[in-house]
Amino acid sequence: MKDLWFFLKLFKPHSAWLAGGILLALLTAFASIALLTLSGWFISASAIAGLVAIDGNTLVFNFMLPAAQIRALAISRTLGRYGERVVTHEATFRVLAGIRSWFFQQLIPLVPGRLSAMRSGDLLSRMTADIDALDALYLRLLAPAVVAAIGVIGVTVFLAFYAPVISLATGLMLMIAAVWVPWIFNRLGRAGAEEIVVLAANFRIRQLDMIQGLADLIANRAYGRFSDKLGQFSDLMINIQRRNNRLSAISSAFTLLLSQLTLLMALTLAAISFKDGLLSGADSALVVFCVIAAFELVTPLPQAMQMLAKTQKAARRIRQVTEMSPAITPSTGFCPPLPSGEGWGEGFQRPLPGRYDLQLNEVSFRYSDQQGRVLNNISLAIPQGAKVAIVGPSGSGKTTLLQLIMRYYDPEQGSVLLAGQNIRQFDADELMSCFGVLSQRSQLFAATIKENLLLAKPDATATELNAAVKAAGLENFIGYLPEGLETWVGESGVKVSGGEARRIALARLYLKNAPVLILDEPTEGLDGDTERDVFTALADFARDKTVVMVTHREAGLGWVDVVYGMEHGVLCEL
Ligand SMILES: Nc1ncnc2c1ncn2[C@@H]1O[C@H](COP(=O)(O)OP(=O)(O)OP(=O)(O)O)[C@@H](O)[C@H]1O
Repeated sequence: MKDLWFFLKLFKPHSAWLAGGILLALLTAFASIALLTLSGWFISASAIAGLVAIDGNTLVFNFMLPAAQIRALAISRTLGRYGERVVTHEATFRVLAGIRSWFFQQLIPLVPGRLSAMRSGDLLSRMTADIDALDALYLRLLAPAVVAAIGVIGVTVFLAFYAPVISLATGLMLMIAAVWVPWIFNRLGRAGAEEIVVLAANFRIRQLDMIQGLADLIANRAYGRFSDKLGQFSDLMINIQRRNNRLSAISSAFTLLLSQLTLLMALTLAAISFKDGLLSGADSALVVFCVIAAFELVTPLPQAMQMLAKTQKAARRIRQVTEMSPAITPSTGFCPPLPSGEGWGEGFQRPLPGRYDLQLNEVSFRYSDQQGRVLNNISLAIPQGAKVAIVGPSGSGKTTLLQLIMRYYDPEQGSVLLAGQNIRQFDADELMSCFGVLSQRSQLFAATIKENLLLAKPDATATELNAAVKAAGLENFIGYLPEGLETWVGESGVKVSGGEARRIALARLYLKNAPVLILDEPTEGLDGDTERDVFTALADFARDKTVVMVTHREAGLGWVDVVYGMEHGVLCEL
């Protein structure tokens, strides 16, 4: 419940819409019950008046007023139902939109250190299906529960004016249907409802894996085996869903049984009251019809409570992500006062120094307590403008070192300095403005070439764009494309070759024009000619910049000042 309370607090900014929806649902429920009750009374009273007239007696019976009231209630019910749907859905969309932007805000400090450890399908599932599942919290749980609670009290009080015994018995049965039955079915359905959330998320992860790796699956003739497994998974989900649906059907049947028993009881008690002269004939019908209509209030509750477990599980899964602690501790900004007397103190961050000498002091790092050290006591000085290459076997910790320089993670021991100041003192986002990154997997987005370039500098002019394109050696390629820079690169850049994608990333690096270049195997996967071109372009571009490059390629070592070797997280100059 703690998780649901948490999300209910996020509903607060939309409370006017939410309250409006509940009010309309209440009015509709009231109109619906009143319509059936009044109609029952009206038909019976008219019949009785007719019988009295047949007997030759005179009776004054006003048909006009109840007929008009019935019309008014019927119109109110229809309009109320329409309004309720519009307002409750608007409220839900607003709440979900609010939760989505809150969720994105929570993700920002987790990128990239923490989120890189999560599977993208899992994260996607939490962002979409789990947040969507929260719509039930208001639509299927909160609103019907409030309407049922107020409605049951209202009906019981109303009935008490006509027949206190029937009112008491009906109130009791309604309470059983509104509280006890949903509670029982919540207990019975909890495991299945939770299971289906987890299975559906895993199913999505596997589907995404399959789509992304389709070419490899076909090449390894593993597609059939993979899709069979997915089929088995789907069968498992269908079985659990079938069990859940069966439980839903039983809960509906149970509520129906209760309503019929209550009706039988109300009929019997009304007949006795009529015989004893405590109720008129028409009022007996009124009471019985009111009892029939009242069960509409509680019918959705057992299924809603069965859904509660699903909603709770989804809420927990969302919070598991947002409760992750960031990989880096937020900058405290603590800084002793400067000799001039000026100081920042707690809560402030130092402005970037304007110089770009990098230094690592006895840096050690591990990804988690369960893992061994990936970097061991590394000390390295890279003066502004120096070009450094790091070589070493796979898994020796080269990429990790680059990530520590950019503060994706904080070292376990030691410190990383920029112009002599610990990088923890700078705002992490501002710090990133110092770095231009080119890696073996620079991401291209499903957008045009131009949009991919503008990512680095949204306000770049056409001249700047053309200069970057030219410097990255993309001029000919773009010249041949009918749509030029407006060409769509497809999802993850599938419509361009590896070399072209790397050049687009290179042009992005030019546009950002950061003072420190972090290059992580920038030519991996490229042919010899392209590799030479990329290195030549990089050497030219990086002339006055600080460069830290990881590479396996001999060709990349010609333009750097120092080459270091890395083995088992230990660095030595070669
Ligand atoms: N996010 C992570 N969580 C846990 N362990 C990780 C993570 N990233 C890397 N590692 C581990 O840290 C070690 C160093 O990885 P790193 O990527 O730094 O090596 P590398 O030298 O760059 O390798 P390569 O040349 O293959 O890219 C490896 O054993 C790797 O499995």
